[in-house]
Formats: sequence, structure tokens, C-alpha cells
Amino acid sequence: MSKPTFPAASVLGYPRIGPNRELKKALEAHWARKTDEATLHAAALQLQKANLSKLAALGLKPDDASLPGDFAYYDQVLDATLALSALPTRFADLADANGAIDTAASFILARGDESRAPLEMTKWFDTNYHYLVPEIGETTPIKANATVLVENFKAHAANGTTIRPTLVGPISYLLLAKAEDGAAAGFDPLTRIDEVVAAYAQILAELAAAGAPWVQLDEPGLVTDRGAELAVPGALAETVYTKLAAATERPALLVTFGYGTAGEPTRPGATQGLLARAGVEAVHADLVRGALPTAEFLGELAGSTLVAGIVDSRNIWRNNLSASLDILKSLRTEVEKANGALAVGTATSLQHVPHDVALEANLPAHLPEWLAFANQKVAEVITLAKGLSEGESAIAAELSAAESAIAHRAGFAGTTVAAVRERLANLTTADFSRSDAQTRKEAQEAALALPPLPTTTIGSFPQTTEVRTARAAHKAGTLDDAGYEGFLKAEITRVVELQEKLGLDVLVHGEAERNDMVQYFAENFDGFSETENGWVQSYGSRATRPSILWGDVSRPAAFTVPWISYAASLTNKPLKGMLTGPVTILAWSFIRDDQPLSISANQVALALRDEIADLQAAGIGIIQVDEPALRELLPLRAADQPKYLGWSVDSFRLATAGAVDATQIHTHLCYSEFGEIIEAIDALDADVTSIEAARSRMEVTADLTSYGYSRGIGPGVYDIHSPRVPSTEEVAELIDIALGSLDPKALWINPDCGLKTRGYAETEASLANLVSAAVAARATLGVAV
Ligand code: MET
Ligand SMILES: [Zn+2]
Repeated sequence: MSKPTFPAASVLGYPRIGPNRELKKALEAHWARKTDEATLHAAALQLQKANLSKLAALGLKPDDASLPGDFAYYDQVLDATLALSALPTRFADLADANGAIDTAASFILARGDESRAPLEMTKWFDTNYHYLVPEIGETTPIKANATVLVENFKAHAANGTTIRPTLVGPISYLLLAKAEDGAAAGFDPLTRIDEVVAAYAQILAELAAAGAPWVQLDEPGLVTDRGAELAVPGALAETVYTKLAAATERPALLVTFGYGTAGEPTRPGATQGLLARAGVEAVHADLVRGALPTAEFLGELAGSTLVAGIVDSRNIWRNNLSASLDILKSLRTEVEKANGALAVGTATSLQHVPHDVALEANLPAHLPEWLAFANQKVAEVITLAKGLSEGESAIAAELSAAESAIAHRAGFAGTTVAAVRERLANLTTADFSRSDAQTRKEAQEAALALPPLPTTTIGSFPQTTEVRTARAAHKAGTLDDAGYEGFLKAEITRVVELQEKLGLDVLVHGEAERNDMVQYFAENFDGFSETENGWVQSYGSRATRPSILWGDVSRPAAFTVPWISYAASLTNKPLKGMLTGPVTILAWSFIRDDQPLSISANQVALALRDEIADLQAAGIGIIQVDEPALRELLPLRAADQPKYLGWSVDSFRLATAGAVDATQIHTHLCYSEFGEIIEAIDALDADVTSIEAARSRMEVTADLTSYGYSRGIGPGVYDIHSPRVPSTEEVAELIDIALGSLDPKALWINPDCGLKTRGYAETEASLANLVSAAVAARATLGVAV
């Protein structure tokens, strides 16, 4: 029997947040108890219908499973947890008599309640999307619950739309899980695979019974090193999909592999061939981040469809259609030799890009035609599929429009700026190094005269409604420059006075002028632009608006100096200037696809180096360069990591190495497990590193010390993610733990991260306790320091 052919054009998924952040608004109104659950469900259904009709209007067929059914209220991994009824023990009481979890209960898993912490949230592969980590132990229930998926399929079918239900695949689900607290040491969630596969088989059967012709299972876990071990012949991927394919009552299966090359990197296409032979009807390959499947493996397609993920879904650039078409045509030749078919798709779900360029009225004139957001990308997929089936002449207009936009972009004045290029070309190794740490330390001690265990904060102070209102009014033009400056100065004065009152040793200006630690820099650098509606879901109801890096970067004028030096003028204590580092600026922006990221990083570094020189000239003796995203961009494969760490560390050093010995350079890291990048943290060569540590109870301090890190370190002594005020005793305890592995002369006392999401009441109380714990610890150390 021949296999059904997958639709010629499709996308792996679509943004869920809504063009006007409808999902955010519906969720937050419901959580604030302003709407009931029926209203929330109705809003979600309406948003899905609007998205699906948009996709159909763009040209995806509504009746052949071309349309992705990937809606999630909060997160696609949470939805898989719900479909498996896989409730960790601490949430067990939320299950109904069948073990199932309803919407209200699912929000408790996502957000916690008075008595329990939510599921942990962590980065989805190397993206800025965060998923809720499944917690699987030996006895966590695993029981199919297809109701939500089936009801959703039926609701759209009743509307004449055949969606393709989409679920995280069984192997990736368990790879993304962590062992539930209380599981035996070393317990591996993957040991539960047989039960998970049985549940998936049942879900597939129920979807088939409801009439779903295709279901999509996402297996991005197989693009990692661990996944590669599972994707060799005879290993888990083959067993699992042989089992799933063997079921008689099931829809046809599309298995996708976004975010890289599935399986062994040197054998691109091998995993797809393996699954096709196991009986899977359609297999996907990411042709943007992943390698092109080779003819050898395409020959093993066994009559399946290869869905070519040729349209980039992680970035916002217009596709080079003629180059893509050439690739697709050669792939098709190989695929057809194996009796397979070729379909066109995206590299991953489009959830990582904003909805529509047409919603941007205020981009600089040159930019819109270079860009493709989700809707433009859908059109590109459809165009490529049409070109493939009907020939180039059928898409002649689209090919020439893409070609002229790409030529315009390449030749545009700001794309390549001679002065920036020249500055980069003339760099020497000396530009990346400061003098030795000991010399710097002596110069800084003389200049700063700090007490032992100096106390400080990470930079931002609470962003109150007044701050946000004033910034918005200034942007809208209803508050003039003078009025805004007066407002900010008053805010800075308040923050400095508060820090004096609390007795902190190194003060900050509070960052009230910054809407966002990256966007503020993008706004002040040439080469970046900002969108108005370019929202991308970060987690749950939260969305960010990444800036677009499109040209060579430079800094026209000093921009942080006026605020920071104003703050410094108000105090006799040292005032620490705050900047965002090159890697973080790039990680949280849409980046250029026409040059290596390392080059952009050095351009941003030079712009920051100019700002640091100006801060220093204005008398600022301590400058912090934040790199919270250093770990985030770490490549998924170990083999690719050293190169990344090399250029990312270099860019930090280039930004900071212009500082004189007496200027103390700090960095700040958060959001991650640092174990894998300790060596890189040391290589940043910052004089002081503040690092998130409270939740792991100072684990990183011991790791850094045993690595040989010997400069200043400020492990966070309290978690700023909740309004809870830590007691002096708690802070003292963490200081004690840190002192257990550290030279007391190296230890700084600070919170885990910035305070901008906190309120003033808890901030004041927490910082007061931080200071008293530090003062007490200092007394205990006595003259020993
Ligand atoms: C996510 S890291 C934040 C660092 C920044 N300086 C702040 O205090 O907000
Ligand atoms: Zn932070």
C-alpha cells in the first residue's frame, strides 16, 4: 500500500500570541478574575479561527491538514503533560476521577498557587522561548487524555477546517523532562518511554476516530548530542516509531526535527530515512540550522514525503526564493528516485517570529521590503511550492521582487559602513586584553577604598507605574524632553537617596530611562531598528519585541553617560555604571543573516567600548557589562560550543579592555546553569562577576573557585523573582556558605538580579536585610580581611 502524500505547502506552527496580543489579554483578564473560563475558551477559539482563516486566505488549503493545529493556552510542552495526565505528586490533587487535568488546574501547574511552586520554566533549545519542564519520576501517572486535542479538532472541523493536531513527540517529551523530586538518584525519565508511547498510540487512535488525517509529532530533541545517540539504527527512535507506525488505527504521521540536524551531524538525512523505513509517512528536515540531507539518505525515504524546512522561522529576513527553489529542485530529484515526495515548509514553528510586517507603520523606509514575518513566510512557503510544481514562470513576479529586495539590502548604505569595517580590520590582540588582574586590583583598591564584603545591586530599581507612564508619555510626545528629563532626574535622586539610607556601598542610578535592557541600546546604536507590534511569545502570556539588527553598528553619541553621571554627582560613594553586553544585545534581537554573528558582536563591542570610554572620562570608576544571555546562545552540540565561547568571550573583552587599570569592570550573569561555561566566565576577565546563585544555594561559587577563578564574585544572596522578603538570617546563611569556598576578600554581597519587576516595599525591606547580614558578616571576619 502506498503512503499518503503530505500537503505540498505547510508551516510547522504559527504564532499563538495573536496579532494584537489577544491571547495575552484573554489570559491575563482571566487570571485577574475579570472573565470566567467560558469567556477565555471563547476568546481562544476565536483567535484560533482568525489565525486559521488568515492562513487559508494566504493560500494554505483548509481541508487537507495543511493548517497546523498547534494552539496552546500557555505552552506546547505543558499541553503534552496534560495529554499524558503526567501530574507530578505535588499537583496530584488537581486530577479529576480519570486522572485528567482541566484548564484551571493547568494554570496552577504553569503559575503555582499559595502552597506550591509552579513547574520549572527553562529555555526551549537555543531560543528565547521558555517551556514548562515536565517532572517525571518512577510513579508519575502516564495516561492518555486526548479530550482537549479531539475537541479542538472537532471544533475546527465543524467550521470546515481540517487542522493537523500538533504535539511534542514522545522522545523529545521525555528528553525535555527532569526527574521528579523524590525519584531515585540518577533516575532517567526516558525509562518511562514504553508507557509514554502507549499513551501516544491511544491519543493517535482517538484523533483518527475523530477524523484527523494527519498528526504532527515534533522531535527536536533528536537534534542534540543526546538525541543523536537515540537516532542510530536499532536505538530508541527506530523502536518508538516502528511501534507507533504499526498501529492500524491512526492518522498519517509527520515527524519534525527543527533547530538543527537530526541524528549524527555527519549523516544529515539518516534519521529521516530511518523513520521513513519505520513507517512514518512524512519526515521534516530543518534546512536553515540543519545540514542538507544527502542523496545517500534520501534514497531511503521509502515512499515517504520529505518536508523541506527551507523558510527560516527563527529570523525575520525575506527568503532568497530563487536560491531556495534551486535547493528544492535538487532535493526533489533525489526524493523521487526513492519514490518519495517533496513538500515545502518552515524550519521550525513560526512561533519565534512576529505576525505581520504589514502591522509596522513606522519602520525606516528601506526596511519593510527586506523583511518577512509569519504571514510573509507563509506566503513564501506557498510560492515555493507553486514554483516547484508549476515551474519558475508561475512565480516570476515573486522571484523578481525577492531578488530586487535582496539586492537593495546588500547594496544599502547602512548595511556595510566603511568606517566600522576599517575599525574592525585594524584590531590587534592588544585590544582584547587588559593588564594583569593583580595590577588592576591594586589600582582599584587605591581608587575605590571599599569595605570588605561590599554591598551593591545589579542595576535596575523598581519600575513603578509612574516611571512607565512618564516614558510612554515622552514617547507619545505628550511629555516634552525637558519634562521627561526632570522626571528622570527626580527618580534618580530618589533611588540614590534610598541606597544611601540603606547603607549600600556601591550605588547605581536605577535604569529608569530603560524600557528594556536590550532595546534601549538598540535605540541608541546605528544599525538597529525597533518594531511597534513585533511581539514574540517568550513564555505563557509574556511576549517581547526584539529589535532588528540590519546594518553595521556604531554609536553616534554617548547616551548612558548623562543619567549615570547625574547619579554620581548626588553621592560620595562609588556609583556603578550599567551597560548591556554584546552577546545579550544580539541574543535578544533579530540578527543579520548576511554575516557571522561574531562580526556583529565585535561591532556592538566597539560601540560599547566607546560608551565605556565616555563613562570613564566622566569619572565613573565602576562599570558593569551585563551578559545574562551568554549561556543562552550556547550551541546545542558540544562540538560547536568552543567556537561560540571563543568569539563571545572575545566580544566582551573587546568591549571592556579599553578601561584603565583603576576602572573596575563588573559583569552580571543570570538565567542559567553555569556549569558548562565556567571556563568562559573566567575568560571574560571581569574584575567582579555577579551571578544568580540563591536558588542553587551558592553552588556556582564553589564551582568557580575550584576552577581557579580568583577575582571578585557576587553570588546572589536572594532570589528577586518573587516578592518574598528574605530574612537577615537567610542572607547570612548564604553568605556563610559562600565564605566556605571563597577568599573573603573576593566576595561581594548583592541580590540575584535587577529589581525592576519588584515593588518598593519588598525591595527596601530585602535590601535592608542584605545590608545588615553583610555588616554582621564583616564584624565576624574582623581584621582578618
Ligand atoms: C537580566 S539581567 C538584568 C541586569 C540589569 N542591569 C538589571 O538590573 O535589570
Ligand atoms: Zn540578571
